[in-house]
Amino acid sequence: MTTPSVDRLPAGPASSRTTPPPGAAVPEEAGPDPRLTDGVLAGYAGCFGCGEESPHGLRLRRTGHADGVVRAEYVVQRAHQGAPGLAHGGVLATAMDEMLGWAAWLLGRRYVTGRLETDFLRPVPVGATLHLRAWCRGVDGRKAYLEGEGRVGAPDGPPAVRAAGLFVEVPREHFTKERMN
Ligand SMILES: CCCCCCCCCCCCCCCC(=O)SCCNC(=O)CCNC(=O)[C@H](O)C(C)(C)COP(=O)(O)OP(=O)(O)OC[C@H]1O[C@@H](n2cnc3c(N)ncnc32)[C@H](O)[C@@H]1OP(=O)(O)O
Repeated sequence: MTTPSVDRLPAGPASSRTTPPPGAAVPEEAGPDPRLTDGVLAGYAGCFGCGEESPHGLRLRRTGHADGVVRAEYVVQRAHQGAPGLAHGGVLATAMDEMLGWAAWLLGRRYVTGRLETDFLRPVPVGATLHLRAWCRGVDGRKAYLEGEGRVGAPDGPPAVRAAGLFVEVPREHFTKERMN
């Protein structure tokens, strides 16, 4: 069991559905296992969150992971606006979905988002860099409980977004079926 050595946020967005039950352990980080990603999902260029071939995608750039925490940067583009000059909330939620997903897959199993909860704490301007991080709070059977945050301008900048999510482990066929449809 690992305990990520990061400062935890005093209060997160987690509801009862995204809070691990008592006793849910955080497994050792084991992945991503290349046998699970098939070389297709890992670094998938068409991914809206991180792919380089997604024209208006977020293009999240991973900056590393250690002690169970995955980190990335995201520069808000004009195509991501909601109000003039400000990031759309759904785009910020997408960034958090991607981050929590990465943290889940680092556990060495295949996961999809079942539930995503987001707090929007301050507006994020176009051109700003959001410094993102995510970690696992516990695993209970097929269910993994993740949390994350995004800070404006610097890793210790003001928090702009927080998220909690429940991810569900799925078999390989989940993605094969999706690609063939
Ligand atoms: C450095 C790192 C490199 C990494 C390199 C790897 C590359 C890869 C990275 C990918 C990063 C992607 C980041 C984006 C991730 C997406 O955005 S994934 C796309 C969005 N999500 C989806 O499309 C999922 C759609 N939903 C489904 O397919 C199905 O509903 C699910 C989620 C698989 C669950 O269906 P199921 O398999 O039939 O399971 P089911 O029995 O319904 O539920 C299982 C358990 O979960 C619970 N559950 C299910 N849904 C919910 C819910 N919404 N709320 C609460 N509980 C729920 C159930 O209650 C049940 O609990 P128990 O009864 O076991 O206690």
